[in-house]
Formats: sequence, C-alpha cells, structure tokens
Amino acid sequence: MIENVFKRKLLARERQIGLWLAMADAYAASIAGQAGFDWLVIDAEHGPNDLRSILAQLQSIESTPSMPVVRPPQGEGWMIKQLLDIGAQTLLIPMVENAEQARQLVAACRYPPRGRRGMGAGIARASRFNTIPDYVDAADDQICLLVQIESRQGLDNLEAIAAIEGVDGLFIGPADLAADMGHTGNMHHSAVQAAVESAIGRIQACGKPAGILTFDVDLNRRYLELGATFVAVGADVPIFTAALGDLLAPYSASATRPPSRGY
Ligand SMILES: O=C(O)C(=O)C[C@H](O)[C@@H](O)CO
Repeated sequence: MIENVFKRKLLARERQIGLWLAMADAYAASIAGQAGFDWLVIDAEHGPNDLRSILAQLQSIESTPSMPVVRPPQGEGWMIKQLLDIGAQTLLIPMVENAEQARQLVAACRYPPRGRRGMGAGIARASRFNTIPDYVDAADDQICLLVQIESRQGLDNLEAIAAIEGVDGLFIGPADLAADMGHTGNMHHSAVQAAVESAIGRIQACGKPAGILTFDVDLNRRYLELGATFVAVGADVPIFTAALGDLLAPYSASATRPPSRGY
C-alpha cells in the first residue's frame, strides 16, 4: 500500500508547511513540488481544475518530495469517489457546517462496511491498476479527510464536527469566514482574527490537528505558535503575479502590483 506520509505526520502533530495550487497545471505543480513544501493543495474549488487536470498534477507531484491534497468544489459523494479512484489520498472539503455532513464525508471515503465508497479502484490509478494486492483492505487507513470550517455555523458546530471519527483534521478558511462574519475581503478584522485564534485552540482541545491558509507571514507565525499543525503560506497565482509585477516595475508604470489580502 502507498503510505500517506501527510497523514502520518499530521497525526504525529509534525508541522507541515503548504502551498495552494490554483494554476491547474501539472508542470507548475512539479516546480512547486521541488521547492520543498510539505503539502500542495490542488484546488478545484477556485482553480479551473477538472478530473484530468487533477490527475495530471497528482502524477507530477508523485515524483517530488511534496504530498498532494485535493480540494473538490464541494463535498459531494460522487466527486469524492472519482478523486479517490484517481489516487488522491488526502481531501480538503470546503464549507463543512455540521456533524451529519462530516459523517457523510467520512462514509464517502471508506469502503463498506465502514462506509459507502463504491468498488472499482481495481481498474483505477488508486490501486496502481490492481498492482496493489491488498488495496481494498488497506485503502481506508491511508485516506486523510480534512474538513474546512469557514462559516459561523461551522464554528458553532466545531466540537460536534471534530468529534466525528474519521475527520483527521480541521482547516479554517479565513477568507470565507470573514465574508460570513460580514467582513468580506478583510480577514485581518479583529473579530475575524479572534474567531480564528479561538478556533485553533478549540480544534486542538478536541484532540484534532488544526490547519489554516494565510499569505501573511506574521499571522502564520502566530498560528503556528498557537499550535496549528498544517499551515498553507501562499498560493501560486498571487506569487506569480507579484513576481511578474516586480520584474516589470523598473521598466513600466503599468506593472501589476496586486494587494496581498489573502482571498
Ligand atoms: O476561506 C478561505 O480562506 C479559503 O477557503 C481559501 C480560499 O479559497 C482562498 O483564500 C484561496 O486563495
């Protein structure tokens, strides 16, 4: 069986530094994989990814030291089935707001009788095309399910969501949380930051690892100090945009200099 190193380290509470990939490009994913990040999010919620582009990125990351995490547009059973069959082992599910939703997600990630994942990996990449003889027996334990808490309702139900066996980590989405709290585009608002910091503590008090994404290095240091285990520190698109703007700036007043506000 292929070991999910991200999951092993997460459960051991080893700090893991990640990068968001929204370029939806396998060649760019290879470059990011060689840069030394522990984990890379292939983002199909806001990146223009489909099953084929996710597959290509999984294949290119496999030959690097990084571990892939796939974020589908939402937590639908049929999407999860396809992603697991192409070999994704770690999923990050957006907008999880209650325990029942979390329970359904866990079931979608596990074979019967523990869950309701459809049989068929024998013809898919997950089992390396049926060359992993014990795949069906060993698969469940290598799947890592991360759920995103990014609304007031999700915060209200945080403890109930964390209590679901099979939820391996809780990841705070500060941009969506800020929007839901009425501070759209301003995750730095003091009320949002207070909610984020409290959530990091509450997740750990439940005995689960906490994760988050921000492009702000000082906030990342703070979150790590507070005990966050898996922290994504940037995203490929804004990094590329800023680097191109910096390159062009000495020659042109029209160089693009986007604000780094983290949404
Ligand atoms: O709410 C958030 O924050 C997220 O879910 C991450 C966002 O999708 C975005 O900030 C990625 O750049």
